[in-house]
Amino acid sequence: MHKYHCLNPIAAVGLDLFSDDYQKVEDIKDAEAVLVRSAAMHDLELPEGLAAVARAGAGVNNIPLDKCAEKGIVVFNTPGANANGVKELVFAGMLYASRDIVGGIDWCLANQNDENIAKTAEKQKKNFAGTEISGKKLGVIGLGAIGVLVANAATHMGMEVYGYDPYISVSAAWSLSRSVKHISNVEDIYRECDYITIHVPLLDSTRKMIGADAIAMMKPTAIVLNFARDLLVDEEAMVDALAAGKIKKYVSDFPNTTTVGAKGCIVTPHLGASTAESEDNCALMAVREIRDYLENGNIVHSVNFPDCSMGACMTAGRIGILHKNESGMLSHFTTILGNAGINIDGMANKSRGDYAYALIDVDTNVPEDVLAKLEQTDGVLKVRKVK
Ligand SMILES: NC(=O)C1=CN([C@@H]2O[C@H](COP(=O)(O)OP(=O)(O)OC[C@H]3O[C@@H](n4cnc5c(N)ncnc54)[C@H](O)[C@@H]3O)[C@@H](O)[C@H]2O)C=CC1
Ligand SMILES: O=C(O)CCC(=O)C(=O)O
Repeated sequence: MHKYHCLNPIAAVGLDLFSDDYQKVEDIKDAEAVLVRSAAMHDLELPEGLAAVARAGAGVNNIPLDKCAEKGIVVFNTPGANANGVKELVFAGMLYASRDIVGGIDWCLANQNDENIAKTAEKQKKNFAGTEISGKKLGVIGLGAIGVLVANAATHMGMEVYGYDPYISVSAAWSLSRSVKHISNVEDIYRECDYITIHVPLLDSTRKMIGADAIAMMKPTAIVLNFARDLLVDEEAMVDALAAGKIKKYVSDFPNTTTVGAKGCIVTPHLGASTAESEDNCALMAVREIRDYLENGNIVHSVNFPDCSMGACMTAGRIGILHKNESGMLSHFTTILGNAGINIDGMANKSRGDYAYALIDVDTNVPEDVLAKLEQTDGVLKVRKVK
């Protein structure tokens, strides 16, 4: 019986994919797999038996990836599964920032008992007028699952779109509209764009990527949208620039004491992926990843180990070995198995940075003492007997 624990509510359509061989447990200590959305895992004690963590979403800055790797815990995310939900909210953000929709709604509510509200509204509506997004320049920083959707949709809204991503994947590049102008110096976006939207992961290299210098380059009419992570932006500098009228609006999906209530800030409570469709997509993908890993040893969409897949096991046994990406590891494994008289039928070994994964199909059951020898090999993080 495999045991899993949910650190956040996970959509039922995903959890329903777990077969009768799976049991949900209330205590993470008992879990072999954990499903999580935004819950912070950095200070959590990770149980010895934990084999996999699936982030039902894209950002993994809430998970200690290296600590997990060192403990032989494979962390997955669900790339692209919530991208459309975020894309749609980015457009809502652009519209909210361009026209005083919130002010207009608040005015209507405040005047709900006025019998002449229709007539008064016609006089008052000039106070809530705004500008259109068609014909304006949009800069998209980060052209991954979300950035590409935003950029492409914006071209259909009549915007002139600039795209910046020095690390763009081949598949994202294929998906990007030819109308999007390729920008190689992000400063061109800061200087020229009316709307600037950021869609990069939070990493040490991207922290405060939009800093005071970048903000100083922007037009006084610029609108900055942040549906990625608050720490990507120097928000103190942003709030100061807004107060001084140096830029127009900052739309953020990450409430904190710096931005909520500050002049020119429009803040939503991390709603980007909070749609039925995104929650279902993420849950389905996360559960499939966990099942494929626990049942077949396959790693697909990991963020701390390499992807490595050999389909379903058709031989007598299969073992998965999470190990350091160091020379000589494979020869240790083959020697230990060979000395035990175990023939290798098939094998894959993939690496990613400091870590690697070997998946080995064998012609017989691998006994406990052989597994123990593999586990005791220097550089081995965890050995799993899949079958
Ligand atoms: N508000 C919300 O509810 C949600 C927020 N997010 C956030 O959005 C981020 C992006 O999500 P996806 O598009 O799905 O991720 P993704 O991994 O598909 O795309 C990220 C892109 O950023 C690019 N990138 C990395 N460093 C860069 C840099 N220095 N400059 C320019 N581009 C850079 C990468 O090459 C990649 O193409 C997530 O990491 C997460 O933090 C994601 C989903 C929901
Ligand atoms: O699960 C959520 O609502 C958060 C989504 C998110 O921020 C992400 O996928 O990176």
